[in-house]
Amino acid sequence: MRSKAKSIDKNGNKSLFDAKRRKKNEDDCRNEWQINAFKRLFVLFIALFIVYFSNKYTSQRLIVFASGKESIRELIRRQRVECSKIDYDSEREKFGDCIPRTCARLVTDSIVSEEDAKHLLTIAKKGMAIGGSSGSATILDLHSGALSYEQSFINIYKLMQINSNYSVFSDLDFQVYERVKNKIHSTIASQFNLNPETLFLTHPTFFSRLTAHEPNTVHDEYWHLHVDKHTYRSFHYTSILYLSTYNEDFEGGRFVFVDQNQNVTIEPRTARVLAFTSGSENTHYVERVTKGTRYALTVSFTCDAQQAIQTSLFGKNTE
Ligand SMILES: O=C(O)CCC(=O)C(=O)O
Ligand SMILES: [Fe+2]
Repeated sequence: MRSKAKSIDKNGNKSLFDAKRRKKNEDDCRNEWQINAFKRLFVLFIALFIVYFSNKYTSQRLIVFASGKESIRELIRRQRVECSKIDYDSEREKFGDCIPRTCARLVTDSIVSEEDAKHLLTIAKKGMAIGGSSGSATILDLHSGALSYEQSFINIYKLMQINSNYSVFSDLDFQVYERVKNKIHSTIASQFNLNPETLFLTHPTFFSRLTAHEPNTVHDEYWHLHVDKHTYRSFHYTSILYLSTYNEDFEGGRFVFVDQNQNVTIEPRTARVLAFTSGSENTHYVERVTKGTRYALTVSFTCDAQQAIQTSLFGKNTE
């Protein structure tokens, strides 16, 4: 009887010991699981923190300065920017008050009529029908007559001289260009407080046709970030007249000013004029077109009389 009680006691002690050990194991497991869950949560939190702040500080804020859907009601929408410190200084002595002191971007839907813009589009189309790039960008320079042709350029005015079948431009075509150019010229002169007589049309002045095709040459790569004053040495004031509309005629292809903390986009719209001072305060690029065809006309101005071009010579330059 006594030995039986002893054995029960012994077994009872053993099972108590097992139960304690099991409980301790369970507690250890639970603790380990909690620690692991906490570690995972911590890592996830750090990852989210990094993603949030890197987005906040590295990605540019995007401001739509002029949407393609709206017709701008005010005569001119204007954004002032601080002029580049280095781009203009050496020129002030030479060209005086024509060199910008206040720099800005202007957008207007009111100075060029839709009718004139549509007429200019027909000029671009019939000129480009004579040639055209095999890649993503075709240009037709109204001053020099240069026209993209497959992977290089031809002179459309030379062709016109040789063969009258190529004489596709009428006097009216050049008159419409002249009228539109004069309107942009006087708008830029008054907006930047310039004596209009010190501001001249300069080269190149060209139609562009941009598509989603793959590029074949560097001339096709229209989407690079650039400063017009560095690309086209004579430019002081750039203007672009749009001949087609974003999200109607094409997708992608917005004009983007890249500022320190933000990008400012202009969505093209038929008859919309974008004008800006050509220095590095207005560094920009054009987004790649992803669908459709985008047409525009670049009309730019210089303070340098030696870089002036005469519209009366358009159609005659056969060099
Ligand atoms: O077509 C545009 O919107 C701008 C083109 C441009 O930046 C350029 O030709 O320098
Ligand atoms: Fe440009």
